[in-house]
Amino acid sequence: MKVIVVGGGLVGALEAVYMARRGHEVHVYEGRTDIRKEPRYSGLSINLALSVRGIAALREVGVEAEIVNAGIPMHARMIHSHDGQQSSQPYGTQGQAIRSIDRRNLNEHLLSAAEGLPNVHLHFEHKLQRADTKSNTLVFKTPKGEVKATGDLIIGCDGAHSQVRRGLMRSDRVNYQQRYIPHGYKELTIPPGPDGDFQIKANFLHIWPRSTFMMIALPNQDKTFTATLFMPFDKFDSIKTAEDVLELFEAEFPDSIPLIGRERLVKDYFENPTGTLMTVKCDPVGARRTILMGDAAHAVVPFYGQGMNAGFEDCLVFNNLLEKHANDIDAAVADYSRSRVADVHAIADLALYNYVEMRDLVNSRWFLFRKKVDNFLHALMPNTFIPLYTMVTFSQIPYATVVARSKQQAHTIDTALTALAATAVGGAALAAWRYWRL
Ligand SMILES: Cc1cc2nc3c(=O)[nH]c(=O)nc-3n(C[C@H](O)[C@H](O)[C@H](O)COP(=O)(O)OP(=O)(O)OC[C@H]3O[C@@H](n4cnc5c(N)ncnc54)[C@H](O)[C@@H]3O)c2cc1C
Ligand SMILES: NC(=O)C1=CN([C@@H]2O[C@H](COP(=O)(O)OP(=O)(O)OC[C@H]3O[C@@H](n4cnc5c(N)ncnc54)[C@H](OP(=O)(O)O)[C@@H]3O)[C@@H](O)[C@H]2O)C=CC1
Ligand SMILES: Nc1ccccc1C(=O)C[C@H](N)C(=O)O
Repeated sequence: MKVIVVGGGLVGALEAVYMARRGHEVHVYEGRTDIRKEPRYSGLSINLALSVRGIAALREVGVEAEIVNAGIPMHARMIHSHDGQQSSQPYGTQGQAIRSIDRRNLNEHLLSAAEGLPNVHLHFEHKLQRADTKSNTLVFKTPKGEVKATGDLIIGCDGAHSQVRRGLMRSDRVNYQQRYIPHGYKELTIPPGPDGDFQIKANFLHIWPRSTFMMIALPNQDKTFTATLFMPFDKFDSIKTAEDVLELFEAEFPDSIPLIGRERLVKDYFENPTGTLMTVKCDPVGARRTILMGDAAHAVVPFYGQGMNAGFEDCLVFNNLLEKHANDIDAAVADYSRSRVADVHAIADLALYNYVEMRDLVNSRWFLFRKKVDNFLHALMPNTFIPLYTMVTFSQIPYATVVARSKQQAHTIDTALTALAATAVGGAALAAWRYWRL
C-alpha cells in the first residue's frame, strides 16, 4: 500500500516510521527545506516536555532510548515568588519526571530514523496546496512547479493550519472549531553562568506565576534555559520601549534580570516574535482514506506540555487499531476517526485549565493543601486514587477517562472534606455549649 504523510514535523516523521515498519511504501511531503541541512530553524518552541505517552509511542518503534537519554529530567515545578524566594512542587512520586527535549534534535532524529528505512521517501520543499480526499489526490507547490501525488492512505500531519484538514472539511462533513486565546508568548534565553554551568537548578520547570500571566523556563543541554513569557496581547502591545521591558521585569520577575542580563533581555524581547496560541478541535478526525494526526487533528495550547505527546500517542493508537482490525485500513480509519475525538477534545480542555493552575493556583494555600491530600490518598491507594496530573502525564489512561475519573475523585474528596469540616465545626460547637453550661 502507498501511504502519503503530509508534513515532516515531529508527528509526521514518527508516523512515517510506524507505517514503514508495517511494510508500506511511505512518502513524506514536507513544505519546508530539510532542517538537517539548515543552520537555523525557526520553529514553534526551542524545547518541549516529553512524558509517558510520547515515550511509549517512541518506544513502540524502537527510537526512544537516544531521545529520552538526551532529555533533561524535570522532577518538579520551581515557583519563583516576587521577592525571589523559590519553592518546589513535585510532579509525581520519587523518580517520576517530565523531560526537556530539544525540538530540533528530536525532529532531525525522527527524520533520520524514517529515512533509514528503505521504504520511506522524503520529499522536501513540497508544500501541499490542495487535497482532494475523494480521489486521494494531492497537489504540491515545489521550486520546480506543481507536483501531483496519489496514495492509498493519506495522513495529514501538517500542523495547526493543516491543508489536509481543509480538504476533509470540504468533502467529508468534518466539523471544525478554532479558538485563539487572548494570550501570546515570547521566548527569551537565560545563558549559562560565568562558570559555564546552569544559573538556576537544572532539574526543574521554573515558573514565575503572576496570576493573570506567567513566565516559565525549561533547561537545555547547552546549560541555557529557554524562558517563555505568556501574557495577554494587550500587555504585549503596551510594551513599546526598552524602558517598558525593564519596568515590567523589575516589577514582576526581578530575579530573572541578572540571569538573562539587561541588554540581552531587551534585545531578545524586541527581536523574537510574539507567538499566537489556539485550540483546534475537529470531529471526526478522518474519513474515507484520510486521517489527521498531531496538531492537524488537535492543536492545543501548550500549558500541559501534552501537544506533541498527544500527537505521538495518535501514531500508537492508529497502530493498535490496525492490529485490532487485522490491517483492514477502512475499518481502522473509521474507528480512529470516531474514537480518537473524545480523547483529543479532553486534552484540549485540560490544557486550557492548566494555564490557570500554573499562573495562579500554584500560589493558593487551598490548592497546595488539596495536592497534599491527593498525594496522601495516592500513596494509600495507588491504583484506586490517581491525581489528575499523574494520570495525564505519567499514565496512558485515555484522556477522556482521565477527566471523568478526576471529576469523580474530586467529588469524593470534596464530600469527605465537607463532612470532616462539618464534624469538626459541630464538635467544636458541642464542646463550647457543654463548656458554657457547666
Ligand atoms: C510554545 C509552545 C510550547 C510547546 N511545548 C510543548 C511541550 O512541552 N510538550 C508537548 O508535548 N508539546 C508542546 N507543544 C506542542 C507541540 O509543539 C506540537 O503539538 C507539535 O509540534 C505537533 O507536531 P506536528 O508534527 O503535529 O506539527 P508541527 O510540529 O507543526 O509540524 C507540522 C509540519 O508540517 C509542515 N507543513 C505545514 N503545512 C504544510 C503543507 N501545506 N505542506 C507540507 N508540509 C506542511 C510544517 O512545515 C511542519 O514541518 C508546544 C507548542 C508551543 C506553541
Ligand atoms: N496550539 C497552538 O497554540 C499552536 C500555535 N502555533 C502558533 O503558530 C505560529 C507558528 O507556527 P508554525 O506552524 O511553526 O509556523 P508558520 O506560521 O510558519 O506556519 C506553518 C504553516 O501554516 C501556514 N499558516 C500559518 N498561519 C496560517 C493561517 N493563519 N492560516 C492558514 N495557514 C497558515 C503557513 O503557510 P504560509 O507559509 O503560506 O504562511 C505554513 O504552511 C506560532 O505563533 C505558534 O505559536 C502553532 C501550532 C500550534
Ligand atoms: N512544556 C510546557 C510548555 C509551556 C507551558 C507549560 C509546559 C509544561 O510542561 C507545564 C508542566 N506540565 C506543568 O504543569 O508544570
